[in-house]
Amino acid sequence: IPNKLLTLVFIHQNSRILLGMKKRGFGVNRWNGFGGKVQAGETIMEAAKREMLEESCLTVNNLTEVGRLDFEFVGEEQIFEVHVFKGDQYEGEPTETEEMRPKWFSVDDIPFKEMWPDDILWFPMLLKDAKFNGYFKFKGHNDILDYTLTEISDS
Ligand SMILES: CN1CCN(c2cc(NC3CC3)nc(N)n2)CC1
Repeated sequence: IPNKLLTLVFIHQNSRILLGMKKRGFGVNRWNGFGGKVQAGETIMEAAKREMLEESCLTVNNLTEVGRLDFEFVGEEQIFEVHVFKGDQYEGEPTETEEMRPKWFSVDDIPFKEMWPDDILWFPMLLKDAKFNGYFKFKGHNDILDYTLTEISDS
């Protein structure tokens, strides 16, 4: 069966990164980037920009894809295929929505204890502009049974 296509968007400006506290649904009560599902008829990039606007009221201009993370959940057939994007130019003001409460964090003080457990593993690659591919096998929402994570250097 086809992978579930999802997006994850971060705004990273010098030493600060914008995260959102998820207020409902999948990943509730965890800080994360912004994102959601890819709808029929839209590209993954279009979906990333749409979700960013819906969840934070920001229009991000210069998103680039920096990574792809695949997640398997023990006992579930469908793989989550998460496309990770980063940008540093936006229009609007970060605004709380029904989905997310936005907040700027210092890159030296990321709240990993309140994030998905995989994040601490790939965040260093996200922050240093490396491209990365990862695969994580989860048992429930808190335990990583095994994973692979590869940094891709263009050169
Ligand atoms: C729409 N979203 C956006 C991001 N997302 C995830 C997942 C994730 N780990 C997976 C075990 C769940 N880790 C981060 N940081 N984000 C899933 C769905």
